[in-house]
Amino acid sequence: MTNVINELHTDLYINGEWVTTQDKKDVINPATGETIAQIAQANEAQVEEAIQTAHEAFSGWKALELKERVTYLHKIADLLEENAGRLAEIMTLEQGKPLKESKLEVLSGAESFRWNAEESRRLYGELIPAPNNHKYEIIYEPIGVVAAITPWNFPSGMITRKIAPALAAGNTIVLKPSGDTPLSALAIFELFEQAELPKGVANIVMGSSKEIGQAFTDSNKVNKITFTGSTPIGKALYEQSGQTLKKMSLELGGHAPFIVHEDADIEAAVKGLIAAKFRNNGQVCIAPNRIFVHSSIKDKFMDKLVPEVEALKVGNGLNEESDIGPLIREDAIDKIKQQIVNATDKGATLVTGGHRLTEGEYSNGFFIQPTILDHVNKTMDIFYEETFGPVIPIITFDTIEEALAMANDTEYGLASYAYASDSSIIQQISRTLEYGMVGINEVAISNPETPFGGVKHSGFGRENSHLGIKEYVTAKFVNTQFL
Ligand SMILES: NC(=O)c1ccc[n+]([C@@H]2O[C@H](COP(=O)([O-])OP(=O)(O)OC[C@H]3O[C@@H](n4cnc5c(N)ncnc54)[C@H](O)[C@@H]3O)[C@@H](O)[C@H]2O)c1
Ligand SMILES: N[C@@H](CC=O)C(=O)O
Repeated sequence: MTNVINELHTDLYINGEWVTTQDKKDVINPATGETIAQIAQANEAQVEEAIQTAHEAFSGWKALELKERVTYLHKIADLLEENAGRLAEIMTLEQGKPLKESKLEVLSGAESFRWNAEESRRLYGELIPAPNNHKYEIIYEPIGVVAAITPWNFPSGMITRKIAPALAAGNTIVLKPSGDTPLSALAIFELFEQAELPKGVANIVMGSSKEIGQAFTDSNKVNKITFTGSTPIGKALYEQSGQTLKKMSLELGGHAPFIVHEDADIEAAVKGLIAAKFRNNGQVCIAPNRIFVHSSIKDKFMDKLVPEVEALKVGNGLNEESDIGPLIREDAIDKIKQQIVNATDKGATLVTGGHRLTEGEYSNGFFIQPTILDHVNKTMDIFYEETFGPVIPIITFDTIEEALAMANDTEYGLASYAYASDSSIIQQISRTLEYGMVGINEVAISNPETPFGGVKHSGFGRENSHLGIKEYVTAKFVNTQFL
């Protein structure tokens, strides 16, 4: 175990106390296969206690002077910035991504706290024209206890972008992070403790996902579930929440198209594709997963793309020269290999990569080569299944209508991208794509200021932006008659 992890709390955090348990779960470093920590696993009573605690803390947190809440949130942002190097190392050890990506993610969390602290000052109500002697007003109020469930691919960012707006709006929180990457979450909760956040305002439980999820959805004391993860689990939570009628935000899977039109700036398109596809080794809900290239520019595009992909350095994320780390688990390698074999069996060409790396520095980790598949078509699993790995499937098209129809031919609707120059084509693309987010000649679509979220089976609700905090309030109508 390395020092940054040795020093970490590994217990539950309930009502401002670290609570130990008998039951523990190993956390594995995906670059080395080593066990780097053992984490407390909550029992049913402890999950209930966390919910109860958050419920009891709600009235005090909600009633706090706004400027006091804002001060807490800025303090947390300061602490995230001051500890960014240490938190980045913890993240890379448990998740594998290159250290520079981990650090950016921690810093983006600090931004989330600052952005939402300031947005909480702008949760303006509304006055509606009313009959004489009446006042019609809308007041935005916090919802209550928010239960958050987060995935492993962004072990810090997916947590901060939920907790920051929830707390900013005056709610309290119970978090269940991914069992694969709980250490970044625990490191953040240590900072909450240092910021002297009032007891019970933020609580963390780890343990059986199914049981904790059920406890959250069954509880009448939980008022909202905010979930980021796969589409099947999001749907299960939605169904489970029917009896207690939870407000929900579901940030689910994606299968982003990336269209390169005949008049695209090819160099910019390749640069954008490399950046978006290989960030976190393709384990990103907004990673481009189907690359539609106009037949007239296909050769030029491939001539630029292939050497760029072959130059990427795969390695332990702690090494500065690594561009790409490992995948999260053994089964993630199996899934990618199955997609590659299925595609090549059905006629795709393996242009580069395609194999697991097993020798020397790679021998105990979950490493796979960055891969390009050409001549991909709809008969192949990779056309419809979310990839979550470093594979670029190339599909050619002749008309923009054909590309857009293929791009929309998916149950997902999270992110989409296109490179083109003609303004009427750009307009056609951005209006026709059935996605929550469209990047045109740009892949940076995840910012504190801009709304993030999907349509169709990618879920609903928006994170970040001025809309993000609205997911954590309820609109109360007050009709006052002046007698
Ligand atoms: N739309 C977005 O913003 C976004 C962002 C990141 C990841 N994702 C999606 O997340 C997925 C990858 O993450 P993952 O593998 O951790 O997803 P996952 O759905 O397996 O797990 C997500 C979280 O849900 C928990 N969970 C699992 N089963 C549960 C159950 N029955 N009840 C309650 N909770 C349960 C997990 O422990 C984890 O904390 C991909 O599909 C990816 O696209 C979406
Ligand atoms: N954290 C990612 C989204 C999910 O995988 C981002 O904000 O880009």
